[in-house]
Amino acid sequence: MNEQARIPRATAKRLPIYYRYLTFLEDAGTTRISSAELAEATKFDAATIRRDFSYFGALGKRGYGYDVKALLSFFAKVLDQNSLINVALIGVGNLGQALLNFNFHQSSNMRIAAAFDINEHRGKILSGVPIYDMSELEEQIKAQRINIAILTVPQEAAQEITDTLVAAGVKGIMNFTPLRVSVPDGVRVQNVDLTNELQTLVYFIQNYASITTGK
Ligand SMILES: NC(=O)c1ccc[n+]([C@@H]2O[C@H](COP(=O)([O-])OP(=O)(O)OC[C@H]3O[C@@H](n4cnc5c(N)ncnc54)[C@H](O)[C@@H]3O)[C@@H](O)[C@H]2O)c1
Repeated sequence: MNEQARIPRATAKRLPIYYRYLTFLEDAGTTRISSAELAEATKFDAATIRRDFSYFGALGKRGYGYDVKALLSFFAKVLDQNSLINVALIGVGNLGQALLNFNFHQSSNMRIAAAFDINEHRGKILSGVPIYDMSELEEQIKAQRINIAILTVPQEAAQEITDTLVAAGVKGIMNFTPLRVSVPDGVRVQNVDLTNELQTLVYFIQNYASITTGK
């Protein structure tokens, strides 16, 4: 079954947020929720949520809302939340160490399972994650069946490392470096630029102040 192929990308991106919130609800013993309550918690508007959920079939009932357990088990299937996804991190510097500290494990099914560098951290364990020498990259990626990597190296090293990752079988790269790396078809790169994000926020605050404040 491959539901994700039929779900629009924007909806798919919201799924982990729905999933996280529904997990909180289930832990708190809540059995059902309305789209308005979900909207309040997730900050997506209720119409968006209803449309998103409509892609998953008629799960909501008028006057009843959504069954938390049913939604969760459906999302778990789509997100494959039940299995842990191992991710590699390349570059254990300032940003890399911050991500290692955070890891993703508590709030999702992903975790950094292996990190790589050429610096003095090689051979150590930081935040519970073993740091390997770059010479072990290919072997570890294959052995741990890792197909997603986070790139936090200086931009000069980014393309060469990307090529090595792709050769080792990596299919997705979260790229924090400013370089727009080239990858072959079938490999996806997600560029993350915090400056951009902040700039977008500044733009919205300056241009849509009345909307965001509601005044
Ligand atoms: N996208 C963002 O929002 C954002 C924010 C901060 C930093 N960055 C970028 O992230 C990257 C890392 O930033 P930082 O501040 O952590 O830098 P840093 O210098 O602290 O860390 C870089 C790490 O990469 C390692 N490294 C260097 N060459 C390597 C190679 N060939 N193979 C493996 N490891 C290698 C270094 O030993 C070091 O540990 C930079 O490209 C920076 O521009 C992006």
